[in-house]
Amino acid sequence: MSDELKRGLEGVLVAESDLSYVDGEVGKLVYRGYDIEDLARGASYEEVLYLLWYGSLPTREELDAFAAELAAERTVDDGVLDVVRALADADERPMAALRTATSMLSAYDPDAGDDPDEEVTETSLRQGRRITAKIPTILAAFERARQGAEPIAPDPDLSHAGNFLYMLTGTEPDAVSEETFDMALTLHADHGLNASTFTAMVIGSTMADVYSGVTGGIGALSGSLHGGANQDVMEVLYEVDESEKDPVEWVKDARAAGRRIPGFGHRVYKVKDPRARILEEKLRDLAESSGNTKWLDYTTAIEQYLTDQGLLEKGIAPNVDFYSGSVYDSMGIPVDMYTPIFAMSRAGGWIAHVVEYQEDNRLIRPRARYTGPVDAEFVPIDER
Ligand SMILES: CC(=O)SCCNC(=O)CCNC(=O)[C@H](O)C(C)(C)COP(=O)(O)OP(=O)(O)OC[C@H]1O[C@@H](n2cnc3c(N)ncnc32)[C@H](O)[C@@H]1OP(=O)(O)O
Ligand SMILES: O=C([O-])CC(=O)C(=O)O
Repeated sequence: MSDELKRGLEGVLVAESDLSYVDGEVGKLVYRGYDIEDLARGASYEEVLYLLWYGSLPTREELDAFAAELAAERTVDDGVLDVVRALADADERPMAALRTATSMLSAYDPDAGDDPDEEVTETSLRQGRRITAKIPTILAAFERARQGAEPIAPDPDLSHAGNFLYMLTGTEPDAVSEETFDMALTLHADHGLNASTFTAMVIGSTMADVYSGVTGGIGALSGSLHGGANQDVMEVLYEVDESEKDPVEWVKDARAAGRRIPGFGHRVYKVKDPRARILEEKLRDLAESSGNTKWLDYTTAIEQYLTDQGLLEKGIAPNVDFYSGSVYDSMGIPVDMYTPIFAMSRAGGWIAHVVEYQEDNRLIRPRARYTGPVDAEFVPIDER
């Protein structure tokens, strides 16, 4: 047994996976062999889900059947919606509200893992389909409850992306918004053993159900070092704007004050994240067509300054979170919904990893090097 300590589990291999591969040296990401560029531009989120869950890209018939199955699961029970309203009234943060509501979904699952003859993979995929279909409904209902509005019922004829935007706003999205949002979902669907996926896997490795794994994944994703960074980036952009400073002056001052710049740096990528490249291009298109280039100008100025300061040479480059917020902002989505949107997509990856791991399961249980005393003398409470 090795006693070498790997802080943050850096570089430690804990499993084999066919799901996604991240080459951090060249900035390449593939899902089951397919380059993220091709999937982002050519495949819908539903196709990507199918690929991750079932192992191959679907035929048209397979996709239609799968999309219909997902769409049929979108409705969320009133018991959960009541809690969603209560959470909105209590001013809960959206990621915490999503965590609570997702956990609660299992109470309304008509057959949550109680068939002893069903293979674990079947149970996990069935539950996974339900969770993935219902997360957008929960999030849209939460956002509307915050605005004092009633939830909008899902429309089974719309895509996963289009239906979410419809439930959020009450209007069917135009083709550009739907495609942009669908692309964002595809880009965020999976990414090796990132912290939230690993969290879901650890939970799955105890043979706990997928509701538990996804709930844990949401908790892990919410932090500012992980998915929470997309909101932080947008808040930085607002801060720059309010400061009325030039973005370069702002970032100089922030670095001088010892601040980390959210949306930069990654455990695996030592070059620009390929997803950031795609989102930057998308932001450029949106900015050019709307004529509002403010966020594009700020982000590119900050990126250029940090690059000139040698951050890139140290392997600290823009990650996916650096550009996603500006894209969502240009679609009018509130800033604290950005990380929940990440969760909406990543649920697919969490479920795929739990299912894959449970097929050849071994309990995940590492060790810590103990550094405390071993011979402390116990003193009863009244004598301390
Ligand atoms: C979807 C995602 O989860 S992508 C990541 C989203 N998170 C963020 O964008 C938050 C900002 N980034 C970070 O905090 C980090 O880069 C992380 C957490 C993503 C990766 O962290 P780690 O792999 O543990 O790297 P670590 O924190 O050890 O940093 C290594 C060095 O890079 C520096 N560094 C890392 N990120 C940044 C940053 N955003 N700005 C400035 N310096 C940075 C650190 O200060 C450290 O420098 P040092 O060695 O001189 O002390
Ligand atoms: O891989 C990681 O550590 C973080 C990340 O980019 C993701 O989860 O998408």
